[in-house]
Amino acid sequence: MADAATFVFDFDSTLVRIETLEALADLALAGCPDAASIRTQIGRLTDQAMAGELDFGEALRRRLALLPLTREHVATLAARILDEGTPSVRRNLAFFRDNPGRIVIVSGGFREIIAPVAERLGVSPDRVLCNDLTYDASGRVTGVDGTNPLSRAGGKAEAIRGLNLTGPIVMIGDGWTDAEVKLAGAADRFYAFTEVVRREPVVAAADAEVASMDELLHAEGLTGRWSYPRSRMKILLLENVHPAAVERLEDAGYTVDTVKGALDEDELIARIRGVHVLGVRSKTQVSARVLDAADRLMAVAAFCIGTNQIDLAAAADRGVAVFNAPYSNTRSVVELAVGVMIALMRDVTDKSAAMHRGEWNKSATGSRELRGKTLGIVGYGAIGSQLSVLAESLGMRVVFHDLTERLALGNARRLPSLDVLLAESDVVSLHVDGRVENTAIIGAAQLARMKEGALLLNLSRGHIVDVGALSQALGSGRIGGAAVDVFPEEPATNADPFDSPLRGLKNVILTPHIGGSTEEAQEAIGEFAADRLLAYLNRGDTTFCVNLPNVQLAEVSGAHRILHIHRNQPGVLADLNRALAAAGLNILGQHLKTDERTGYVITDVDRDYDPQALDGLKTVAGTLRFRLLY
Ligand SMILES: NC(=O)C1=CN([C@@H]2O[C@H](COP(=O)(O)OP(=O)(O)OC[C@H]3O[C@@H](n4cnc5c(N)ncnc54)[C@H](O)[C@@H]3O)[C@@H](O)[C@H]2O)C=CC1
Ligand SMILES: O=C(O)C(=O)COP(=O)(O)O
Repeated sequence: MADAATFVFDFDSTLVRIETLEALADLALAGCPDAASIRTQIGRLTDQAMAGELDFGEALRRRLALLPLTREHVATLAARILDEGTPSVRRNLAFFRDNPGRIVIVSGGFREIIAPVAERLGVSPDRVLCNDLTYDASGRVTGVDGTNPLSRAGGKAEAIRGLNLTGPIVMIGDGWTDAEVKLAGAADRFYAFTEVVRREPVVAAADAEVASMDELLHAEGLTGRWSYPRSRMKILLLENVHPAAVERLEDAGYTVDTVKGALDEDELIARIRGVHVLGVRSKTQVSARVLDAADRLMAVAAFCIGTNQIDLAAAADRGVAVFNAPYSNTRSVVELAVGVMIALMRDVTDKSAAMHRGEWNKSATGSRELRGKTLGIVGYGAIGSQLSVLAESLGMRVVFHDLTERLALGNARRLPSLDVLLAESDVVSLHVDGRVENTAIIGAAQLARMKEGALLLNLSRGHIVDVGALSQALGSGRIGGAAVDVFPEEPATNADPFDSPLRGLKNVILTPHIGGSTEEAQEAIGEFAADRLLAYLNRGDTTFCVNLPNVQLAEVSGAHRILHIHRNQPGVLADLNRALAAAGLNILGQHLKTDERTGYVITDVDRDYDPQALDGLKTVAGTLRFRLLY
């Protein structure tokens, strides 16, 4: 049988996320007046050596000569080096411990610092190739042992050859001296390791770039901490999603791309290939055509409340899970509704605009208090019901109409129909969702049923109201004023123009879809939606998923998890379990949840199985998507 490969790891910026010499410089230069300039010189020498522009031995000597470094400084760094492990190395300790005979560490760094890490990784001392510091009698560092090949240029290749390894040699590192190992013929493959630092010349000289240990293990066909390297999973976030989301997803190891504005269908189709997760807000239409162009898509997150911009059924039919953030901007919308209601009652915006033109028009005519007026809320969901509470606390009478049974809060009264509500209300506020059936539910006929001079608020979706009819009703004075935050056609970015028949009308407040646009709401949405995505990607949890059955799941531990999304048709679970049995898999736990369209089966199995046996599961009739997680 062919010998297994030996993995030769560089140390600085590979196994640990620091450059040892720079950390030692920080210790040695603490309190030194020239510290900044010495540090700059050392940093420059390190970069030059790593980029292959300066002889390694020469750079090392020059850097050590610049530092008042002592045995104590070295001991201090050695004592805390275990805290500096590179994140993906730390989560893949099992790989090192399971392969003690296949790991070598080679470094221009120093034995005292590397030894504790080697011990933690289970690498024996004779497989740690590095420099030995020399000290004078007072304990000050004088240099390194010059007989060691690692103190010289090209030393890594020479030191590795000295081990007389058999079988393929795989070199992994971030620096030019690591690339040189392969160039000198001492390694069969070289991976540029870029989790900590990415150097272009090194990447260019490599057989492949790996941004984490997970990617390395995946590339070498080995089992790592995760079933798939997260850094290879691409998340595309559109429409200026809050940085809190980007941070959370990147911290979890995923690769995130962002786009400031919305994309139209063709632009999105051009961008969607290779994307595993898409994040949008209210503007980007995720149509069946977009979903067809997506070759890797597992999930879509609406970083907002509404999901009418996403073809939920088409996504479910492709096994793509869709999430939203159902409550994070509720309060922001409600506060804006209260604000515009008061502003309309007092004609604040027109009066303010007149003042800016230099006109003083103090008058009470047509100005009214909210107190005692009737607010009619259409759609008594999260937003409508919260508005109900605030409006009552302001002294309004609240009536509402909803298609489904909703608990009336406070003294709010449920009305049997939209028409009854329209006839009773001084202010009508729309808070229905954007389903297609709600198109133009407020048109000329409904506006005609409203009280003379009543106010209309639309902070839900633009297509709910026939804006042509509204502009006529406002123009004739039949409707006393309106506040509109959402429009049938909205510009994709702030740079695009806006037009509407409602422009220029008296006592009409137009806002650019900012109901949910507060700093608090955007941050909360970013965190919430990112957490939902992570729960789905990392453990298969579909809590709050809007188009697949919701299953709440704990972290996978001590098992492998098989996630199977299928069309809801008879016999799928039986077929799946037959296939699991045929594959010799031992089931540790299983959940099944279905809705009328789709089924979701989660099966935790013993880790001890032949991975090829899983192929049979993908052929179970009705399978939409199959994923393995650990
Ligand atoms: N302007 C903005 O920036 C924002 C707008 N929104 C919009 O507000 C909508 C409502 O949000 P939530 O209250 O959180 O949603 P929700 O789903 O909790 O409530 C919607 C309610 O409307 C009811 N409904 C639907 N169609 C109806 C109809 N024709 N007649 C009567 N009731 C009907 C539903 O039964 C439900 O109770 C979102 O779907 C979204 O489109 C949400 C956040 C921000
Ligand atoms: O949450 C919603 O549904 C909204 O309408 C807010 O949309 P936005 O995130 O501002 O595009």
